[in-house]
Amino acid sequence: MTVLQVDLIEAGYEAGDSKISEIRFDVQPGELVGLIGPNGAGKSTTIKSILGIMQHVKGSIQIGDGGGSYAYVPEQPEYYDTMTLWEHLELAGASRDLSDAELKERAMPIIEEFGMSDVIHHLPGSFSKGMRQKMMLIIAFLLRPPLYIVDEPFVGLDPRATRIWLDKLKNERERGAGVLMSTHVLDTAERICDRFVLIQQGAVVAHGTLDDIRHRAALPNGSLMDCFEVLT
Ligand SMILES: Nc1ncnc2c1ncn2[C@@H]1O[C@H](COP(=O)(O)OP(=O)(O)OP(=O)(O)O)[C@@H](O)[C@H]1O
Repeated sequence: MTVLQVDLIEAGYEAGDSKISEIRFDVQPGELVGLIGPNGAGKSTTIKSILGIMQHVKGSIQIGDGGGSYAYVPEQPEYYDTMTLWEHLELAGASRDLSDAELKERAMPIIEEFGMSDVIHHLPGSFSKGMRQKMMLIIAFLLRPPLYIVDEPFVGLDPRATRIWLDKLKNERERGAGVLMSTHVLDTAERICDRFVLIQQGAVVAHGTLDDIRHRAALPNGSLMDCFEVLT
């Protein structure tokens, strides 16, 4: 079963002014697909279209078998000012009908791993940017969804948090979850993604494995960065 099927004909912020066109790709169970492109290429617009929050979208998005759920990790953490970290997790757990026991059993090890045990009853307003980002990741992992959509994950996280994040993501992929990740950090993307969707000016310029992209760029041994430069 495909976890995400994207068939966007066009999408934009105003009627008649499309910012992306003909963006088509899929994510299979266990796969990590990188959505790559320069500033303004249309990565966020593509993600917003997938999330169903763009106003003007032509095309179709299929998540899982139709009723599929996902966890979205935004680039800018989104949270409630008056709720503690633990209250956020309670809310997320309630949205998936987790019992208190299940919530504790799932959440505690993740909180521990991300080094957030000491601030579990603190408000996110008192957190650093990276800590807020960790809170978003903890919520996502708590849900164990079939699909993760992660927007630019590498900017705020320190090396240790990045490693924990990648390890946990690997476990989730082994469980069968698919991941769509947008990023500018090409050397990390090159190491971890199974496939890439390279976009520029709202359109796909190359799509496939690193070898496919190298072939397209005519750089048989090129890095993703080299290929990216040639293709964009
Ligand atoms: N809220 C908005 N209203 C109108 N146009 C927008 C809006 N957000 C983005 N755009 C335009 O849509 C196009 C694609 O932008 P998008 O934010 O999808 O790029 P991106 O690839 O995510 O870039 P970045 O790497 O800088 O985050 C750009 O031309 C941008 O100016």
